[in-house]
Amino acid sequence: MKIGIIGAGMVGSSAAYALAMLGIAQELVLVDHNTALAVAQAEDISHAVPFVSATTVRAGDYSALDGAGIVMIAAGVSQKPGETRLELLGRNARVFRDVVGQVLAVAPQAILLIASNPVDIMTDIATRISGLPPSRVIGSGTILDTARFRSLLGRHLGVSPQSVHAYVLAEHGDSEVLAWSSVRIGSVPLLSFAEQVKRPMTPEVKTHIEDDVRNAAYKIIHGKGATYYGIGAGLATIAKAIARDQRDVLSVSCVMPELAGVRDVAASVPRVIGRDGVIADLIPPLEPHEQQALKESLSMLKEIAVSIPV
Ligand SMILES: NC(=O)C1=CN([C@@H]2O[C@H](COP(=O)(O)OP(=O)(O)OC[C@H]3O[C@@H](n4cnc5c(N)ncnc54)[C@H](O)[C@@H]3O)[C@@H](O)[C@H]2O)C=CC1
Ligand SMILES: CC(=O)C(=O)O
Repeated sequence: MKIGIIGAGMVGSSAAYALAMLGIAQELVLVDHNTALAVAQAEDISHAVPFVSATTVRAGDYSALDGAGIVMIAAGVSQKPGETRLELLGRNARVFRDVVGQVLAVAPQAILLIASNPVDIMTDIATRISGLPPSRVIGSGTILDTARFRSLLGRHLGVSPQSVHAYVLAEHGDSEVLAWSSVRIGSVPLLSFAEQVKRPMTPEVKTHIEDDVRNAAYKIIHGKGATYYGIGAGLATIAKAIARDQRDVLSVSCVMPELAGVRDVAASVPRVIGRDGVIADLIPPLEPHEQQALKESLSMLKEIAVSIPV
């Protein structure tokens, strides 16, 4: 499969590198309005390829996306230290008005994979601009927050994060909802597992994990200016599920007709992902306070999304 990436900055190039390492695409095309950057990133990544795969990596203009099965959009501005994702909205909406039409003109069959922030609202905007069915416009959503949640739980419990079944729901941002009540380790509910391995989930431990998940991006941006390896691997994971029709369950964002009483809102829940994009939405059982937090996050996203014309 040919995979295009619009925006060859830190996120786009990290996704390209992860894709090249996994050998998922036959061809990767990097597009950026900074052509010199796209050319340099493609060349650098292509020098890693001989060690692991046979992917062709090149820079190109929009016409080079012809026939692409997936196009990722990681173009636009990113957060400065202390800035929220939502503060990027006006600038990145302008970028999407420039980019989405040009992508579809050459690759109308592509599934769009959105990374630019605020990713849920950018997914809503891309869905509206493109006119594609929502199942074919997928935002990375909380795939990264879910990875952070699993990593911290795994570390506390002394177990591989891949054996932690836990999801972050709703906004990829400050109002996100950690679905504690549905966490399983293997097949065992969280509190029972924690008791069995004698690593109790005290209120302090839960607060610490919750804070670290919600504020991870702020801390990393403060330390090194941007986050990119985590989301690069997340985007490659979504692309793999599509390219190989794996039907993986991933927490990603997509416009859904209704959730928690909020209509036509883009936000994350676990979803089955395969060749046609989103195949099914899976709503985990939630406790009343989690359901309320979900509703508040979705209502906020909806209110902002409807205020942005396309
Ligand atoms: N969804 C997620 O979990 C995450 C999302 N992000 C978001 O990803 C986006 C990209 O972040 P970085 O790669 O760190 O930024 P960056 O500044 O390194 O790269 C952005 C690239 O977009 C290009 N660009 C801007 N406007 C364009 C246009 N109209 N057409 C083509 N290319 C254009 C720029 O030339 C630049 O190379 C940001 O919005 C950031 O907030 C970042 C980390 C995680
Ligand atoms: C920047 C961002 O969205 C993240 O690392 O979560």
